[in-house]
Amino acid sequence: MDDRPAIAPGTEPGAEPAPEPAGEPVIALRGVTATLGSRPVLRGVDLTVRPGEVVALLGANGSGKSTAVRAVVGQVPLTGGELELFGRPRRRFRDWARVGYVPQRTTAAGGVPATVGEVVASGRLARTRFGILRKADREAVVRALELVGMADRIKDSVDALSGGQHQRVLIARALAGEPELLIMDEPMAGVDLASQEVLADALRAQVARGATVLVVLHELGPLEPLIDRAVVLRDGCVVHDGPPPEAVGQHALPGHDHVHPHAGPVAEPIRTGLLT
Ligand SMILES: Nc1ncnc2c1ncn2[C@@H]1O[C@H](COP(=O)(O)OP(=O)(O)OP(=O)(O)O)[C@@H](O)[C@H]1O
Repeated sequence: MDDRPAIAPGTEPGAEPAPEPAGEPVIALRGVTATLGSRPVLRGVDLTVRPGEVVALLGANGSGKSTAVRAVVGQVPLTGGELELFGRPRRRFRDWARVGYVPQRTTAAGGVPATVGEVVASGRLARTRFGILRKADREAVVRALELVGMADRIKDSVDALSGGQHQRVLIARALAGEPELLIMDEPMAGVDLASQEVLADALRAQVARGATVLVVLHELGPLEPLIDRAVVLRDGCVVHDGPPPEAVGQHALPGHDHVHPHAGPVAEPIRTGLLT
């Protein structure tokens, strides 16, 4: 067996390694493991997201997608492996103003009623000094609400919103801090079609300004044109890391649901309920 170290194309032994094409990773997971209860949910996940990339994290229910992004934002402790944010080990990372996070939507309502403006302003706090919102912060809140088409609802109670509008507000909260990295867990789940289009436009604007995005998705849907790369989890392991799966590729992926509309001879790639 040839046990010489592998040499990247274009490098000579002893030469400096070629610089990474797209800069230092914004997110880097290496061999990450995590356990919830007694269940190993992440079982050696490698995942790299580089500046300006839009990466979709896909996989069947229970494959560990939410756990992976919750690990990235510090809500799930690791049992092994390494996790870095902006080149720093996560446990030493403090610069949370650089990160916008949209958690998986829950149906649980309640708590103290807040206005749309208050909820979105809470996403700006990490950018403020001592939590005091200045004019620039208030303008950022309005801008974020404009991006999701909700600026006219700024004074309304969030209790008065539909599910899709509520989700738009949660995304505006993440955008209000003008984060370099946006992490979203199933932002389109349970969202009406009109809101999905608005959210896709909002995300397009973030990508255009150079934001890096990691988005957990059930299926690519309206975000598909924005996705650079897809990482597919199965039982807590990465089983695909590359181009977003298309019709043919889906067959090769575990969890493919085999629900197809009948396609014509020059049909578009089939997007089914991806990997559910
Ligand atoms: N607090 C917990 N204690 C024990 N097991 C948990 C806990 N939270 C989640 N799990 C289990 O961990 C596994 C992975 O869950 P996770 O939510 O990360 O999956 P997912 O890929 O995001 O799925 P979904 O699409 O359903 O959100 C599931 O089997 C889930 O039941």
